[in-house]
Amino acid sequence: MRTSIATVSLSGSLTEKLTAASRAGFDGVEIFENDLLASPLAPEEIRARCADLGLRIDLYQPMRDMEAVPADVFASNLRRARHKFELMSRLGADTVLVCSSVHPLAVDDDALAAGQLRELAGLAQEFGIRVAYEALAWGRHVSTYEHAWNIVEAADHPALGTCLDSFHILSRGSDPKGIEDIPGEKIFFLQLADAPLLAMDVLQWSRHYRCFPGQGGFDVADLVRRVLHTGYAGPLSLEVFNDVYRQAEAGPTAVDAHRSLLLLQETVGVTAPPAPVVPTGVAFAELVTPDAEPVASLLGALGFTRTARHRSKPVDLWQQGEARVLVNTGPAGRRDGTSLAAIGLESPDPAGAALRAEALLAPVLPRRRAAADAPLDAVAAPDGTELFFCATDRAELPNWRADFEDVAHESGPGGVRGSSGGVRGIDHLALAQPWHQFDEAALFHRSVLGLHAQESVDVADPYGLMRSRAVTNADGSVRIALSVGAAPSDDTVHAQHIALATDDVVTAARRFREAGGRVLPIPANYYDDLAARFEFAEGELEAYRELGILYDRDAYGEFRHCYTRTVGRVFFELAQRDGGYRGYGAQNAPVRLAAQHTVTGG
Ligand SMILES: O=C(O)c1ccc(O)c(O)c1
Ligand SMILES: [Mg+2]
Repeated sequence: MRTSIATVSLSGSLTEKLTAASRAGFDGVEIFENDLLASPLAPEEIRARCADLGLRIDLYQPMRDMEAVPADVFASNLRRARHKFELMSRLGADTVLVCSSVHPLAVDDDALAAGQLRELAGLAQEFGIRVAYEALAWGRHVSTYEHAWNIVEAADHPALGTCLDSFHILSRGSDPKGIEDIPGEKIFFLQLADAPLLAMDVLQWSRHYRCFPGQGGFDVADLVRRVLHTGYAGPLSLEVFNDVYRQAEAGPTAVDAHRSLLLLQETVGVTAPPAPVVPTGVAFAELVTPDAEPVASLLGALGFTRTARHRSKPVDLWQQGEARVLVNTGPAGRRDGTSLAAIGLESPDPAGAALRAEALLAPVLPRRRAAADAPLDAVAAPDGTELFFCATDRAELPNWRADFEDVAHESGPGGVRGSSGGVRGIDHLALAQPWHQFDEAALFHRSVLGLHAQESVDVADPYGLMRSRAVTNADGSVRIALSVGAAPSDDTVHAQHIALATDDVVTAARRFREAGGRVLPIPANYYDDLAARFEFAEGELEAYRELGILYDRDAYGEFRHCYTRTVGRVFFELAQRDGGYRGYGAQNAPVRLAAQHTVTGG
């Protein structure tokens, strides 16, 4: 289907918005009146620019307070409409949106509304223009799509139809089933937006919190299925008023937006892109650092062994159990300090995973970095993290491990694969997102990788608020915790971490300490609170208190975890997950964040 986006959904000048929409692959735009008024370009120039960019102007909007008004007001409305229709002719736009009146003099009189809309449509017809009448959820007398359609039906004019907007319909809790009773050819336009489920004034909700389909709590796909059932053949058009997207760069927002429509079309069954190839495990986490020493000593204390070195690059492989950490001292680390730059994901079909990623607009990275390297399929996540699709030790496929040469090392108890620090593998990876890319990141991991997104949780930080949302595969062997801070400058909120899975966090923490590691100290008040909330076995709480171990419990099981100090942007967590615990210790995160502020900020 054709895809379109309202210029109000993107940041910048009209020209920037149009360029971003075109680059992201949209077929058309809704020109929002304010964007045109503020543009130095003449309507003819905008028309030409759109044509050059391969964009159709699918809609001009909005026209307000048109109908159900006293005769003198309506007369001046018609005068205003004539001006706008002339403008639309210059633009080459053939459909105008009229949203239901909020005029203080508007009356609750459907016959009057229908009569005036018929007259307006008659005028529009002279210009070859169609009028699409939309019920605003906060319209003075018309606030539901059924009501707007009844008026359109009564007006009975070929140049008058209705515009459906998923936000207005779903925010009011209207049943979208009734959409199927509207003839498809009378649905002149379809605007799509999702929104988080919030209990607030619907106008404020609409103007500030709309998001792209799949990023909120509405069942937009169900609504679209019903609209398609009517035979509607117009574009799927995004109209998202959102405070974050107003500020964020238009280019990435437009890509995020288009990705949401690609996923939506797949969900409703009108397209069949390459299926997602869900990752089955974490092959490695790669740190880049200007100085390997602090990272090496931390990994050593955690019980990791440096087992191999990359054949052509300054990259070491550190291993313990199934946990593999690459330490890269190449150019990227010198630029950014120590950070988590890449994740290797075990993939049943790396090439298929890359095809899926490409179809969903993920930037595909070059397969081969150096002549001798194994050609690996990789893409960049919105925050720039490189995701490698790996087939570790599968003979028929390129193997990242083959780029590494074993180095002499002392194997701990159980050999290289043994876990001298009690670490079994990687429990999860936590990635701090840029403040404006949180919703985009969740949609990216869901649509590109086929991961499931859990509920978003809010976590108090001493100097702000952190939001966190995990994306996982079905068996929990891939867990990525995405977080975002409210304060863009907050370093603790921006830290990333690697959580290491252990079956016995008390022993692992003790070994770490004995090996010279320093656990993040946790205040005594926290343990007094734990004692009040839970009953522990003899000596258990004392061990947690001594070792800085935090405790949580959910309906499924228990979680015990502690943290290392931070190197650059990165720290480690030792995590013991028992009995099917599903969370990430969010309950403890405020205490952890405060403790990290204390350590870094004094
Ligand atoms: O918030 C508004 O005023 C507004 C305007 C036009 C629309 O299509 C809409 O859904 C909302
Ligand atoms: Mg709308």
